[in-house]
Amino acid sequence: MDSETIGAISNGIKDHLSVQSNGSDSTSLSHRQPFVIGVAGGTASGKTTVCNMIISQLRDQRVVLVNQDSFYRSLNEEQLKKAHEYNFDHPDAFNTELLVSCMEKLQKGQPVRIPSYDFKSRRSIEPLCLVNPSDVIILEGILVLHDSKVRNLMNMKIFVDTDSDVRLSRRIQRDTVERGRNIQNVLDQYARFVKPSFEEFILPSKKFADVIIPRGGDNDVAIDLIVQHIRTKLGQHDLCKIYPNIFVIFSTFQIRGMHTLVRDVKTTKHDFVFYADRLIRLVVEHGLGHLPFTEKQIITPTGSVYPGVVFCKRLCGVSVIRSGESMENALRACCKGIKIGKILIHGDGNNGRQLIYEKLPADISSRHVLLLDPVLASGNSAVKAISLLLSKGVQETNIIFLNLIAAPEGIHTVCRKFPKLKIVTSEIDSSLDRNFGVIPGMGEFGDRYFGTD
Ligand SMILES: Nc1ncnc2c1ncn2[C@@H]1O[C@H](COP(=O)(O)OP(=O)(O)O)[C@@H](O)[C@H]1O
Ligand SMILES: Nc1ccn([C@@H]2O[C@H](COP(=O)(O)O)[C@@H](O)[C@H]2O)c(=O)n1
Ligand SMILES: [Mg+2]
Repeated sequence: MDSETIGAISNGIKDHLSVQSNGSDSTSLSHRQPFVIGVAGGTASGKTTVCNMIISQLRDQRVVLVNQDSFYRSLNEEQLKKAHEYNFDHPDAFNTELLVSCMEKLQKGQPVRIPSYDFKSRRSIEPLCLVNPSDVIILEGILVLHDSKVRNLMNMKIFVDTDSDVRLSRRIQRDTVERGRNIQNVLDQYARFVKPSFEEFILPSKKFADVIIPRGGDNDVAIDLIVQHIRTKLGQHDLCKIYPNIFVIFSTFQIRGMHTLVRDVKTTKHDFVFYADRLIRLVVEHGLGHLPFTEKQIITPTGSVYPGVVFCKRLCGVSVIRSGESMENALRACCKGIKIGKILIHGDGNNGRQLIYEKLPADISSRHVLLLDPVLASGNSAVKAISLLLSKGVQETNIIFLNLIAAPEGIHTVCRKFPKLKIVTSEIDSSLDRNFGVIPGMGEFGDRYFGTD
């Protein structure tokens, strides 16, 4: 965990949002699946309010909200008579198996019928609510971060952190107005069940959150950041659906923080190189994950069998001069003694591209090739470079093209022409400008990296 970087990301927004890494950072996201966000927090912390704000700011049909409340178990006649003795804040109050199975169906792209819960009668009521699959699914509820089976469904976990006194006063107000309770009922239930369960089950689940939102719906800055993050995911989602050969490394606030630094026009050369190198290393590692492997069992010092794998050996790098050379060190650091060829292509914008220079391993046709260029803009240089590799006998399926940012135009151009290669990138940008520069982009990468700007 790079505490300096976390500091850099949250610096200036620390009153609004707390971002933490709990290991889900490095998880690779399959973009054929919906992006699932879990929103937990104590009662009346503002979970529903935050989710509604996110959805209304997205103004996007492709987001659906699933409420954990819908999965409350109905009370039977006996339990109803003693409802004030029932703990609605205990994990057992929910039908978690049903929740998980509904979420799994949604993740597979199937519509589901979800129960409706009536807080007044304390029962599930008809009709079941039809929920259609969507690009983003928000799952909200007091205990959605408690159970590991539920947590494991999520790509992003949020905890809404609101002061307990504020929550109690809002709960009294809400439950007397909307849930048919009187003040005494609310206070008794709060002292007997709500507060102890918050301390035993809900508060400990905060450690699983990737993002903690202090002050709930009052925290516009945090909600804006989350909405931007989801928008990025939705934008990428479309291209990833069209082209199954594009892979975007899982976006986390850690990665967004590095992108913020390398994209910032005010960032010094020293910092640009430092954070670009970190991003490059992530992209290279992710790209290597797409290489074939062979299985190999080994014995550990404890005498146990470990069912392992062996790295692919027949590979090489090819950098597109000059920016691509910035990626060579990361590749060398990951693959000891790797051969790296070079290609120099001339031509700007949408003009034709000319091959000026090439020096490639003689046996390149029998190797997997990691093609290195940090920015995929119009895709014209990439097409020229890939065509050269193919003319040397490299199999299209054996090419993995690695970049830091990719414009949709470049992705369309490369993926249409070469549907069998893979592109691995860390972010997909919005567009190209009139001069074929990537927007928002990061400027002229080579000049910023090598200090010639
Ligand atoms: N920032 C806020 N300021 C004032 N009232 C709020 C705020 N956020 C939520 N509320 C109110 O507090 C109550 C609980 O909020 P809600 O979003 O339903 O919380 P949760 O879903 O976490 O239980 C609701 O009546 C809501 O209108
Ligand atoms: N029949 C029920 C069911 C639940 N509760 C309370 O609802 C709270 C969860 O909903 P929030 O919107 O506040 O997150 C939970 O604390 C339960 O105590 C209830 O009172 N009656
Ligand atoms: Mg709620």
